[in-house]
Amino acid sequence: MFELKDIIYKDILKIDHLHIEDNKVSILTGESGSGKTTVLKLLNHLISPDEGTVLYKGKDIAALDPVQHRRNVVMLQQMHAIFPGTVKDNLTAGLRFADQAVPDDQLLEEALQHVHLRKSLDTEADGLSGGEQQRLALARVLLLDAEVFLLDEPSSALDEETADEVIAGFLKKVKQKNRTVVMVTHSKQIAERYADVPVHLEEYNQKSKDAAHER
Ligand SMILES: Nc1ncnc2c1ncn2[C@@H]1O[C@H](COP(=O)(O)OP(=O)(O)OP(=O)(O)O)[C@@H](O)[C@H]1O
Repeated sequence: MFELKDIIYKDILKIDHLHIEDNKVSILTGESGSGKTTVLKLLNHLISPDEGTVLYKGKDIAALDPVQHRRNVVMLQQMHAIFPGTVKDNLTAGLRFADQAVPDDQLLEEALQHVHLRKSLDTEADGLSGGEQQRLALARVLLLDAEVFLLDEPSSALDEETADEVIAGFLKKVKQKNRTVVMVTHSKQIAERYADVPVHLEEYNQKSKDAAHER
């Protein structure tokens, strides 16, 4: 799905080659500061490498329309945004940005069930806890008709048991549609249980190898 070739990005990444497979769940792990978020940003074309190429389905993403690319490749950032308004407003915000039709309430409620968020659509979103807001942001992404989901620590605000349920529910839905997931997590349990392809970034990133040598 993605191919990173001869990448250099600032003093952060030096990756000779990294292949992200399609229709698989790749889980990126590595020490804090090893460059995981930076890799997701490259895949989403939020940043461009100083050197090297990022290919998406064989095409250089530098040549693709960034807006269209971000509709195909959706990213849930670590600091996910919650919009003013209700749970429903938040669920439909992503669809409106992506120019996609808003489904009926039943489908919106199903998305909430997939991420184990037991709240009604008319609940005010700013009254939700941090962990509930994180699940709401995940449900919002799940509703999008994307080819790839890039998730940056999507369960960081959840306890271990809830994180497991939520990630399992999200991935079940995504796998039914044969989509590709690239997820960053600090949870060993999530990485071990759900990675089709574990990607330990330090094995690919020459910069973090250099940093480890210096310590
Ligand atoms: N735009 C930037 N300019 C300069 N340095 C940056 C920039 N973005 C990130 N960094 C630095 O690059 C390194 C890698 O950051 P990144 O966020 O990719 O790491 P990470 O592996 O996702 O970390 P964490 O697990 O803590 O979220 C860090 O040392 C960070 O401070």
